[in-house]
Amino acid sequence: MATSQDVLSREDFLAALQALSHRYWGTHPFHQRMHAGELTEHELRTWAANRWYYQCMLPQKDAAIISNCPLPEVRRQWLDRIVYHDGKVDGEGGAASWLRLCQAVGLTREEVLDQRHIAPGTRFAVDAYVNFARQQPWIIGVASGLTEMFSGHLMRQRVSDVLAGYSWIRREDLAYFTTRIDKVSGEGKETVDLVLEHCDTRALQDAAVAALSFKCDVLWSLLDSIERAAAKG
Ligand SMILES: O=C(O)c1cc(C(=O)O)c2c(n1)C(=O)C(=O)c1cc(C(=O)O)[nH]c1-2
Repeated sequence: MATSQDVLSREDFLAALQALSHRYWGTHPFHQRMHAGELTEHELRTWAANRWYYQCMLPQKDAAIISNCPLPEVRRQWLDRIVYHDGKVDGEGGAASWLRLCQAVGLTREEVLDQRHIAPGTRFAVDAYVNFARQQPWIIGVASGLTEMFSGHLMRQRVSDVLAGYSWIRREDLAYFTTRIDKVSGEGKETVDLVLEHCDTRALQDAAVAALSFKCDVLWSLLDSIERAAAKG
């Protein structure tokens, strides 16, 4: 007789992870308004400036996973994510592309870099994600990044909807997303494979599902914070 402690098959474990897709930030009202072309320039600027904090902290989150991981082959693989965001040299990489997007929506480099627009809730949500990766077993930190399974579709939709809805934003301004879409299709599969392989007890499988649920909360809270900060004007 199957009990709640039985290890799930790969298929059932993957299905339990994918079942969280309805909690992903694609359905957040702020994203829905962005996609409908309804955001004001101020709202777009608040979004870009606040999300900068997420972009900044991702390499520290990934470094925390590496520091907790005893497996050289995984550390080697994961290191690529840090280089992806930070670039090999200053002015390259995901962070630099995000800065270009910030400038395209009308922010100066200075006001993004000095973080003056970052709302308390943004810091709180993003810091919670980094602390989670610091404190959890490495594979559970990896599992929290599985929201990326859901992100390719959303980013593709975002590029076409933003180009359709905001005539002053050009395709090259969205290079962060067009580059990321290609990257995420490969990385996303790698991450799923790691989690399916290394979460080999029911306790780890349950912890991975809980980690993905936690990450959906982080992203949702981030948009709640952005929406509120933008409404204050
Ligand atoms: O624009 C998006 O909707 C979106 C979502 C996510 C995500 O689902 O966490 C990431 C990204 N973008 C992204 O660009 C990115 O580099 C990234 C890294 C991670 C992560 O958890 O390690 N998520 C995401």
